[in-house]
Amino acid sequence: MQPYIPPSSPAFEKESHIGNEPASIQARIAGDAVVRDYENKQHQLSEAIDATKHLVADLKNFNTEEWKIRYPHFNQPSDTATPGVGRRALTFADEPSSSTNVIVNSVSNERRQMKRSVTLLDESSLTEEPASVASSESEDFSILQLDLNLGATRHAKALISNLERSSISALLDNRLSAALDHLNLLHARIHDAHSRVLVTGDLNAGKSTFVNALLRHSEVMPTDQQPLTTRFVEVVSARENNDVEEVHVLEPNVKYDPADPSTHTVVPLDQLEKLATDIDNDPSAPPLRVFLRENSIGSSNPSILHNGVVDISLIDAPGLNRDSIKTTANFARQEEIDVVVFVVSAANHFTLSAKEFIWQAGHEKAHLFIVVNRFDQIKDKERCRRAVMEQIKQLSPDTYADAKDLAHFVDSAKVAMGFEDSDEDDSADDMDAAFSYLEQSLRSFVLVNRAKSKLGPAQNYTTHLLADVELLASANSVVANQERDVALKEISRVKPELDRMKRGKDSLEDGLVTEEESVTASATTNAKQSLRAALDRVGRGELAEGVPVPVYPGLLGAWDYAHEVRRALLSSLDIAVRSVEDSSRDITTGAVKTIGGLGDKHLPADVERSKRVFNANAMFFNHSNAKGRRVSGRQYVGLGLAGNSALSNVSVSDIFDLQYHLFLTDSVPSESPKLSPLKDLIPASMNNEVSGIGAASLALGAFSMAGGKTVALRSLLEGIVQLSELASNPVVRKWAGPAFGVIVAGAIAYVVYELPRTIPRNVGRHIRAQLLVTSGGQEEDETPFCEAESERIGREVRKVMRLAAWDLRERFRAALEVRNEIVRQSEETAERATRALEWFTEVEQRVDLIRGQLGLKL
Ligand SMILES: Nc1nc2c(ncn2[C@@H]2O[C@H](COP(=O)(O)OP(=O)(O)OP(=O)(O)O)[C@@H](O)[C@H]2O)c(=O)[nH]1
Repeated sequence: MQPYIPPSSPAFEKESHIGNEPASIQARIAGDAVVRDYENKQHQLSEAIDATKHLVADLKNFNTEEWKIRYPHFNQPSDTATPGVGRRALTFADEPSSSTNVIVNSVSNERRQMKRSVTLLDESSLTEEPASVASSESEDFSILQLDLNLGATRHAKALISNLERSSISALLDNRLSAALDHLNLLHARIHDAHSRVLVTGDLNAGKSTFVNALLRHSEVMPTDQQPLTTRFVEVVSARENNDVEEVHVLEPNVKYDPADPSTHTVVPLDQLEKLATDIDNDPSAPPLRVFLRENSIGSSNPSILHNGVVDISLIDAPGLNRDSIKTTANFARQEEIDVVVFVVSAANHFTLSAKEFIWQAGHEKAHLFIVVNRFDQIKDKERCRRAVMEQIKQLSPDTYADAKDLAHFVDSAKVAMGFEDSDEDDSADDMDAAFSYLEQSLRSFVLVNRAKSKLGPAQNYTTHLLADVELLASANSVVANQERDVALKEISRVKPELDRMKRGKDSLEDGLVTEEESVTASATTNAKQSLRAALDRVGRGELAEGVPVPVYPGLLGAWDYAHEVRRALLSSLDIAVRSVEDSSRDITTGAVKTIGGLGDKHLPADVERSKRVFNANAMFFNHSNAKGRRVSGRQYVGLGLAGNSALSNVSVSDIFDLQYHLFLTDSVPSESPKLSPLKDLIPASMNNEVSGIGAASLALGAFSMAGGKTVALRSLLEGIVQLSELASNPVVRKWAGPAFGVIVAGAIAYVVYELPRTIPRNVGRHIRAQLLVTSGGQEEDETPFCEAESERIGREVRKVMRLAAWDLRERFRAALEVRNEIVRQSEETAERATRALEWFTEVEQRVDLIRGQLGLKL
């Protein structure tokens, strides 16, 4: 701080204003310290702003690329039984319905910087009050507050609630961009080397003279005994105008640019007096801008226009009167005005206008720099000083409190006049000590004020922004933590199940294939064996149980009888087929259950099982051929052999099988198909009507029967040959005729008598023989009946098995896929949440670090 020079100090009292080296040197040293201090703070703040910019930019990137940052609201917990200090219900704008109980911790340090954090509420420690303070301030965002600006801002929270997570994140992105822009602005502002000092005061108080004294010029600003200045005049260093001294007359409502002549009119410096004192001037017009060279100033004691850190411009204002108070107060309120210097005449003290101005301007600029001028004209200086100080105490307590630096009693005219004839080298030495002290104090005050006016807002904004970033990071850490926990829990729930399914996949596949193959093979084999046995029974003329035995109507009905027998035998085969189908159904039903068991073994418990109910009755059901064949509730397709015209047609050989007896010695049906290719043995013509050959066959057949049960025709013919040989014998020839007649008659009688028994055997044999080479279907098919049927049954069983297996496979595949996806997504979420958590923790650390840099006392 500047050294305090007590009012009684000789330096102050000294009438001579020329040089008091110790005081001016001390003031200068103090001023240098302020400059250094300012530079340090500026540097530190600049670094903190830079670091904050990086942090916000990183946060912005993180929000768009990695993690949609969520916007928290902190509400009073609904369960108010144990509210606890800082206990809040944390909800998020995009998901207002779900809330988490948290503790909002908020701790202010000695620099009144608030550190905020959000932690999950540990229900077990509810009895212990957390050592935190939760005010509404600690839960509210100041910079990153989302404002939808949809008119009714009071309801902004409700409106935000309806937005999607991505919309919130986009809104936040906008806020972060705006914050970055503002940080850039603040950064530029704290490095802005310009500072404006407004010199105002009563009419004729000596403002222009004081400005001249500061400028080390005797007559830059026009002075006179009477009120003179009618327009604001801003004096800046000519270095800002290529070292050219001139006046720029600014145009109202045009953005001034010194390099652009269209924005102002250039007037020579010697015209300044005329311009500044023109009584027609509009006091609200922009200030005249005067560029002044510092050629008359020694480098050892530069004017206030340039003091190494900031370039100060001095603004001489018109004297205050009723009309100009408002204009000047408005001018003083401008953000660019760092310091208001109020010049008061020592003789007049504070006039009403002065008091009114100070009241108005005092609100904006708490500290006023007060110059009591024309102090030389006061005889009783101490009395004057006391009176003025008393007034200052009333008008500006802040200034009074710091009066040693902010209230100065000087003689500006003498200082200003001192430059008139002096040469450069002596000017500094000739400075009045009090004025010199004033000057140093003013410099320091400008810097101190700049620290407040320029560094302060930057510090304040950055501090609040950091607190917001910290709150966001902390609330999002809670989310990330929860998301990670949920994801990890989900992984630990689903992963073992997934692994088990993966391990069991091959075994399930093997099981399904094996089951399908074995069941199909078993049904096929079973069918083949059963049908073969049934066919053999039919071959022997045996009917199946339950098939009524046709009644033999007598010789005349032999043909119909053969037909009935054929139908009965074919029905027996049909029954056999049905029985085989039934057993295949049973086998298949068992196998479908086995597949269900495989499902239970391999599918996770929560996977829905097949709702298909296996209906065994639907097997072997042919829609195109299903009309009206219903047996005991089942739709039988079977073969319908009895209705098959190719099989049910009776032939002569069904009654008298001449060929069979001609070529076979054994009436037992042979297994060998080559011996009984029926179609080779029976001429086509015999299939329909009884022809001549048919009649002959019938006779021969009858004859063959007469010779014994199983006498072959060949033996008979051989016998006939022997008989013809015997015929050469006259005795034989005599008896041959009657004997032959007897034999034939006997044979015929026998054959007729045996017909009810021989017809079933003949028919059965023929059916068997036919079905050993064809399938018995309507269309001619070379596949033997048993093979064709067992294959058909096998196919049907396989079809059912495939369907059941497909269903299970699909369920298994879908369940596996779902679990794979859950695990993949959960792993992704866990990884993302972990990264976010680390990132948010890092943000909190970075905020702490920057906060340290920001903790400046300005
Ligand atoms: N003795 C003495 N005279 C001074 C002092 N300061 C200013 N004067 C004289 O007072 C008169 C008015 O000074 P100005 O500087 O014109 O006053 P002002 O406040 O700028 O006047 P307006 O801008 O017209 O209101 C001039 O004649 C100055 O010489 C001072 O400290 N001591």
